[in-house]
Amino acid sequence: MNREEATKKIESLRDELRQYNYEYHVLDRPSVPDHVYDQKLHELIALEEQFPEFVTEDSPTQRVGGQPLDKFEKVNHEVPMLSLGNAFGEDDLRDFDRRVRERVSDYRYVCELKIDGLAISLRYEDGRFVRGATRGDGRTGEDITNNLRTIRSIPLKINEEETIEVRGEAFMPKKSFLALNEAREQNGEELFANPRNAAAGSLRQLDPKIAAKRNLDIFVYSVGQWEAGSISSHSERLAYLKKLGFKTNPETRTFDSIEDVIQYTEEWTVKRSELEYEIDGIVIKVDSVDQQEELGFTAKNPRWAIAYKFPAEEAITTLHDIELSV
Ligand SMILES: CC(C)(CNC(=O)c1ccc(Oc2ccccc2)cc1)c1ccc2c(N)nc(N)nc2n1
Repeated sequence: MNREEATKKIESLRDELRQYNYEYHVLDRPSVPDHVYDQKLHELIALEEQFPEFVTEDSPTQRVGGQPLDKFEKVNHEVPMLSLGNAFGEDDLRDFDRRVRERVSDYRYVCELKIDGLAISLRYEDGRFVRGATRGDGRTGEDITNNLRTIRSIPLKINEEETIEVRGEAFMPKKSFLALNEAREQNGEELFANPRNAAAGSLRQLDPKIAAKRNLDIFVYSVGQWEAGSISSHSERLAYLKKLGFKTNPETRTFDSIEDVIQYTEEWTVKRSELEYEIDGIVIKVDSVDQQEELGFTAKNPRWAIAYKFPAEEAITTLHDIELSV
């Protein structure tokens, strides 16, 4: 095969593998069996070995790249990654709604499951993943790009040649957490206390080959810096992120009243054990960006968003026992 043919073949294999990876890890709906993916990947690996000058960092072969680091570089978040105020019950949610209603009218809420993982930022330049970082203290995080590249649901190339910074939650699915602790117990290693610690521990590994084995996943939920950004609501922003090829959470809903929001939190308080990942609450946001700007921020948190936190698990078990004993 000459260089001309090799370039074409490499490009078409990359597009094919990106599509297969997207179907499997983002849509959870593979269109080809694993052995087809593996065969095409090995074909691409062989071609890139034959023509190393054609290797690009967004190639599907570059997922587990990079040598182990001796430390993490610092990253400054131009747009800070803010934290949320908490609500611990329906009265707190009604208070939140009253504060919103004092400043805006004719508003609606978006409710998202609050994934119990690690907040991260993903930077893309001209549509290519160039840097990933932890939230850190909200203004300064750690550069964990090589580890994040190993997460298959993070696209190395998005569907628009945009320069955009996306935020989300990296997490370890419950099954992967149990399997990992099983293996660590067999090897006499210290166990992780919960999936959140296991995800954090995996992403703070200096060797990406270890992170690559931890079967981490991600849901994206917001945008930081964005050159082309001009979207009027949070729900539209989430739809756009999905269109770009990111994994967004399918349980997100929009409601017109805080009563509907309260019902949604009650549903998930009991339903969360059915999920393949842990959640520690529900995030509620005023949907309109204009209304978010009218509401602004307190010293610490946006006034237009709040995190409803579930009561501690054992509390649910105790209540359950009480109900059963009645
Ligand atoms: C709402 C926000 C706090 C993100 N938003 C921001 O971080 C943010 C940051 C600067 C903003 O505007 C500024 C720009 C420049 C300077 C100061 C503020 C606006 C929002 C947040 C935090 C945690 C979340 C979580 N765990 N799960 C979900 N599903 N959503 C979440 N959403």
